[in-house]
Amino acid sequence: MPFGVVKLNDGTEIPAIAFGTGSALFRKDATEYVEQALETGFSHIDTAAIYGNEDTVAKGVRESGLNRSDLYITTKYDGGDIQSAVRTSLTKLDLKHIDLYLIHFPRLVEKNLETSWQEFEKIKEDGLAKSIGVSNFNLEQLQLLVKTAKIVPAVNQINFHPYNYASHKALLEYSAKHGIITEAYGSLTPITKTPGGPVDKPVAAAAKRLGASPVQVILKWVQQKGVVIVTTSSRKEHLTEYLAVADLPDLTDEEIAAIDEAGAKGPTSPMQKRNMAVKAFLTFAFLWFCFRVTWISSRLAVLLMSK
Ligand SMILES: NC(=O)c1ccc[n+]([C@@H]2O[C@H](COP(=O)([O-])OP(=O)(O)OC[C@H]3O[C@@H](n4cnc5c(N)ncnc54)[C@H](O)[C@@H]3O)[C@@H](O)[C@H]2O)c1
Ligand SMILES: OCCc1c[nH]c2ccccc12
Repeated sequence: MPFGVVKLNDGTEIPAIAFGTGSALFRKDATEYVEQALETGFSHIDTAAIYGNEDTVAKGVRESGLNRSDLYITTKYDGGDIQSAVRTSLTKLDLKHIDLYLIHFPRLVEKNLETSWQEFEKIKEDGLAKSIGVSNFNLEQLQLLVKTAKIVPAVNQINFHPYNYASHKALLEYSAKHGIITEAYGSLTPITKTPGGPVDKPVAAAAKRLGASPVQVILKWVQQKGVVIVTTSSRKEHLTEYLAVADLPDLTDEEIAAIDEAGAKGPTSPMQKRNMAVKAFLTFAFLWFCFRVTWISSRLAVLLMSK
């Protein structure tokens, strides 16, 4: 089963999973990785002007042989004159239109948020981008933008995973109320950056029930939050693993609640991990000491009794 699409507030549809070119592919030739992602079944590519690879993203797309209508390309504004920036991205991407154009960071527009967004609205009205949105906007920044926007952003792309879900709840609720779809990068943080935390246990339990991997359970959790996944890998087997999430049965309400609850506790810090290791060592040493004392006493008792 292919990954589905999510409807945006402007009537267009966005593929529910994207292949990102911003991490290991930053300022690198993305050609073969984009081609591999498209070959494996991704149809949505996420890039940005600052990633310095829009031209090789285009090369990968060309070499895939896919039709433009079967592809969804997101790129991001990273500063400078907005109309020039979108045209530069279109040239590098070798496209007539971008599917989704995002403001990469709020700081890029905070001095003139209202007029910057008007420039984005013009980009959509001129057909240079089908959809427009933002990235890394917090609740306050999004509220400020929506207050004066003629076109409500279609998307907010944020760092989103079980360990920051609780702190993002108000932002997610506000976004849902305004039909703003959340996109998640960094979803695999509990596995890649902060393993060994409270989320591991409920994720492993769900993975066991489903015969899935922990990576797949976390991506399923993201999907069931109604959030579009932006992930990446240079390895084909990872890409296949990500896409197979579409075939997994849903996590139960209880499994989701258990991940939410564990996530709200936050990841285990290196200091907490060290303390846990010291505690485990001391417990082991104490038990070993007790065992030796008991053993020596029993040997002595046997010796004394045999005399
Ligand atoms: N808008 C933004 O500010 C912003 C910021 C960061 C990333 N992004 C976008 O999101 C994309 C994905 O970002 P991400 O790297 O945070 O995604 P992610 O959290 O999904 O992590 C992907 C990484 O997980 C690794 N991985 C997969 N399976 C693994 C396993 N079993 N064990 C260990 N590691 C495993 C992959 O090799 C890959 O490096 C980027 O390429 C970029 O396009 C956007
Ligand atoms: O999308 C943000 C991710 C990212 C990867 N490399 C960068 C360099 C500068 C700014 C952002 C990024």
